[in-house]
Amino acid sequence: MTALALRGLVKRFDQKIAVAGVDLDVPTGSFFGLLGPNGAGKTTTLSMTVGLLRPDQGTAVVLGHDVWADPVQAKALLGVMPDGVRLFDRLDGAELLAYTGMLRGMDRAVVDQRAKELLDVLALADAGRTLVIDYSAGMKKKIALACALLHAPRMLVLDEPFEAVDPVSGSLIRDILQRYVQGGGTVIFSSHVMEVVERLCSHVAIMAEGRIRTVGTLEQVTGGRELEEVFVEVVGGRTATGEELQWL
Ligand SMILES: Nc1ncnc2c1ncn2[C@@H]1O[C@H](COP(=O)(O)OP(=O)(O)OP(=O)(O)O)[C@@H](O)[C@H]1O
Repeated sequence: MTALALRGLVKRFDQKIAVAGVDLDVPTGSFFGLLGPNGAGKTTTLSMTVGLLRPDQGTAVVLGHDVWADPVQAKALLGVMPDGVRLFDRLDGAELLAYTGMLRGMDRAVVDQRAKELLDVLALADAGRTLVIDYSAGMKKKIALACALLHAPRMLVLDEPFEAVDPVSGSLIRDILQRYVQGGGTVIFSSHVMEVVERLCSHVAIMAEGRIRTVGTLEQVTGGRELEEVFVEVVGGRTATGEELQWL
């Protein structure tokens, strides 16, 4: 069964075509890595997938629910960590989780219990009453992940979850996500970190210039080669040698 089906997604910003017709099937229970160079259209695609950015054309269907035609049902199934982590950041961690739980219509006692566990597991309990706006970049990622997990969604959509997190937090997040997938959840995330994608993902897609260039299981895409090698080949590689900046 397909957890997420994207069909013909298109997004233009003035003259710029950011996403030029994306079709993608994310199987239920897969750990799916979305790769691509800067500006490839990953964030734009994921934003349309979760109902944050309206597509010019195309559809996104989460576990049978169209994100734009049936947003309440679809969003109840989704946990989202958006790009740039837009949070209500004048709250401390526990308050933000309590607020997120209220927005999700959750029982207060359940929220309190889960919030405590999430803050402990993600090593945010020590931050105490510190407002989220005063968190470090990595701490913001972690509290955003906690918010995405709070209602135990069936599918997680994460934009660069490993960016700015330290190695200890990174391995913690990997473990949490791996356990989530083992328990039947589905994850799609964008990343620039090839080692993480190689280690975690069952499936990968490589985007460039608004299109999916290659997609499949990790084995299908790499054919036993290094993912980085395949990535450079698929997206066209580098043209500058680094020797151009003679004045430097
Ligand atoms: N709000 C916007 N207004 C205008 N152009 C935009 C907007 N958002 C994205 N773009 C453009 O769309 C293209 C795709 O951007 P997007 O952020 O989706 O790429 P990305 O693959 O997530 O890149 P990165 O890896 O750098 O995060 C880029 O050319 C970008 O400049």
